[in-house]
Amino acid sequence: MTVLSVEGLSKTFDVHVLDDTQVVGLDGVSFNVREGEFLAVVGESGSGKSSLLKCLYRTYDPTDGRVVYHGDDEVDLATCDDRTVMALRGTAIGYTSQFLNEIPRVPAVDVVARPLVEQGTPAETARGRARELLQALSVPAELWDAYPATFSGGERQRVNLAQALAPDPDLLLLDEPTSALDPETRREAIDLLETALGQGTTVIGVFHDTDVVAAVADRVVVLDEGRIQAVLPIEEFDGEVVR
Ligand SMILES: Nc1ncnc2c1ncn2[C@@H]1O[C@H](COP(=O)(O)OP(=O)(O)OP(=O)(O)O)[C@@H](O)[C@H]1O
Repeated sequence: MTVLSVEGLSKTFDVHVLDDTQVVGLDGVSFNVREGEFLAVVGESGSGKSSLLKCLYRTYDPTDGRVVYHGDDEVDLATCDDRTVMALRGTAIGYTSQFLNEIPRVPAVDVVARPLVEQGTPAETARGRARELLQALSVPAELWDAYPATFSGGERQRVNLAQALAPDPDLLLLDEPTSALDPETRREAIDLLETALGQGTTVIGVFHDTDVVAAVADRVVVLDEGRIQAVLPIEEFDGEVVR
């Protein structure tokens, strides 16, 4: 079953500081994603990987094209109203970048539990799930009740990934979520992603590391200057365009 159909997606930026010069982020990008599939997005720096994920999550308003999400109802994420976008975020569609969104004076366990609590899960149940994820990503237990503001880059990234996984979204958009992790914790992150995939989560992810792409991806979308250069099964991907 197709979860997401991306059709002719384009994003042009008006850069005011450059006398309103137009910068092309994406140009006519089309692909489909199947339920339970892991699609990796690769390409050189500036090829449009982050812009693509931000358009799919509607952090950016696409300039043109359709992003049809086949959930309970069919929704065009490129044009639907903000209320529909907000309703889909969390339970249906999750997003995480490589940087943790700081929430001042909120302990790590509550940062991870927050999306669940916002959906109505009782706080203690949500914290239980948060602790499981923090444990699985080897965040030291003594940090669970501390504030992430003082954490290392890798610790923060693990809190970030745990937060994205906590609500078990149907579609997970990941923008370099493992860039600061050492090989061991990266392996743990891959294990958690594989568990999520096994439970039917669909993932679209940008990864810096070829080993992560090779370990988890089913197919690879190769972007070049905002356009799709190729969509390949993982067996045919040689890893060369991962920056
Ligand atoms: N908010 C923005 N305003 C103006 N231009 C932007 C904006 N976001 C992205 N761009 C431009 O769009 C193009 C694609 O950028 P994008 O960040 O999507 O690339 P990327 O493949 O994710 O790069 P990297 O691997 O370096 O993170 C670049 O030319 C970039 O300068």
